[in-house]
Amino acid sequence: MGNCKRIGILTSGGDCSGLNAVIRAVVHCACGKGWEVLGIRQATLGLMARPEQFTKLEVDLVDPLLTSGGTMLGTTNTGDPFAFPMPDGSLCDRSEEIIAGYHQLGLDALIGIGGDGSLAILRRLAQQGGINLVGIPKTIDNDIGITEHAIGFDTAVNIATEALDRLHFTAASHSRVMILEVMGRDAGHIAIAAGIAGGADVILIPEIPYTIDHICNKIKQRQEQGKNYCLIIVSEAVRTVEGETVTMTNRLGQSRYGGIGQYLADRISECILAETRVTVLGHIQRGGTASPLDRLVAAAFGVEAVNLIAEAKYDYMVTWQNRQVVAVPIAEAIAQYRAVSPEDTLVKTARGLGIYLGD
Ligand SMILES: Nc1ncnc2c1ncn2[C@@H]1O[C@H](COP(=O)(O)OP(=O)(O)OP(=O)(O)O)[C@@H](O)[C@H]1O
Ligand SMILES: O=P(O)(O)OC[C@H]1O[C@](O)(CO)[C@@H](O)[C@@H]1O
Ligand SMILES: [Mg+2]
Repeated sequence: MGNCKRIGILTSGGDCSGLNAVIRAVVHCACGKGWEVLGIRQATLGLMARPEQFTKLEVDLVDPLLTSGGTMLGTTNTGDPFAFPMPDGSLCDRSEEIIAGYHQLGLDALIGIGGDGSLAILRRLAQQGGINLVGIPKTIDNDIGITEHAIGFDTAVNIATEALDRLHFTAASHSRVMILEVMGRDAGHIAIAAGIAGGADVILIPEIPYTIDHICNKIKQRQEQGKNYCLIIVSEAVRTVEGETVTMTNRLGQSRYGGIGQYLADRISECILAETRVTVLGHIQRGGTASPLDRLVAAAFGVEAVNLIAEAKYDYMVTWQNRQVVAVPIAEAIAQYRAVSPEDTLVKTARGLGIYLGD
């Protein structure tokens, strides 16, 4: 068609590795069609600001960013535009300002790169204000059910696996129980994937309950086999045995998961004579160069998103299914939350390997 000349692109939600690779792919493909690409700053905040905050993106500008971490456009995962926190403490619906920003920039379409939360917000804005939206999934949590790959997950798993590889040697040297706490919000995908790949002895995920006794039995079993150390990987949303989530709230009132690793260390030490140490991997999982797989998926998603706009196919998200990039309605995409299923191949794999994965 080629009648669409000016598109916007933004990144939203938590950052992750591979975002710049998607931006680069979009710019290459769109500029190849003779289109103009505006990079919107700080997710929807760039459209809310006056003047609107954006950068004109050219191939020469984005080319060097293929291997850089973060997002060159900035992002946010706070401040819902429909209940936006104002300086006086009130909440204000600022959706119309964002929609007006889109139209004032003369955009023909908007590519939103985000997780489930961002895509839900962007779709609501699009429906309300006539925004021609195309979505690209990214999230280290891998919780968007409809796609086999979301940008950022593979890199996060690589980093968590490398952390286990490194902990392995120091654990063995000191005869310690090493606990690695990883991210993932309410889904255990990072923990189970990295746990298997990195040879963990215990993998704890929020989807499967566990007992301290069974963890200690595993440690003892290893000791009886002459193995003086144990590697445990735990997902941040795992609950205490009493069923409580472990969270931390900062001075801005933001609550995040964190601390289950130390909780486990304390409980294990009460039951068994073993030295424990805790490593919280944190935002390292979201930083740095994207893995080749994440870059590959980023390239394929970026190109397909531009092609959808060329076909005027809006309100769709690109997904990876059965070795193909497939467009699905965004509404359908965000409706399918994916936690780790008890039937998951990786659950069976972990159990087959003798890893303690809960009960
Ligand atoms: N434009 C936005 N403004 C404010 N908050 C947003 C915006 N977009 C998303 N959020 C919030 O950010 C959070 C996460 O968004 P999303 O699910 O898209 O990202 P993610 O990759 O899963 O990473 P994370 O959850 O850490 O941000 C959600 O709580 C969502 O409501
Ligand atoms: O960057 P923040 O605001 O600390 O958010 C951390 C959360 O974001 C994620 O990294 C991605 O959704 C989660 O795994 C984690 O719980
Ligand atoms: Mg999310």
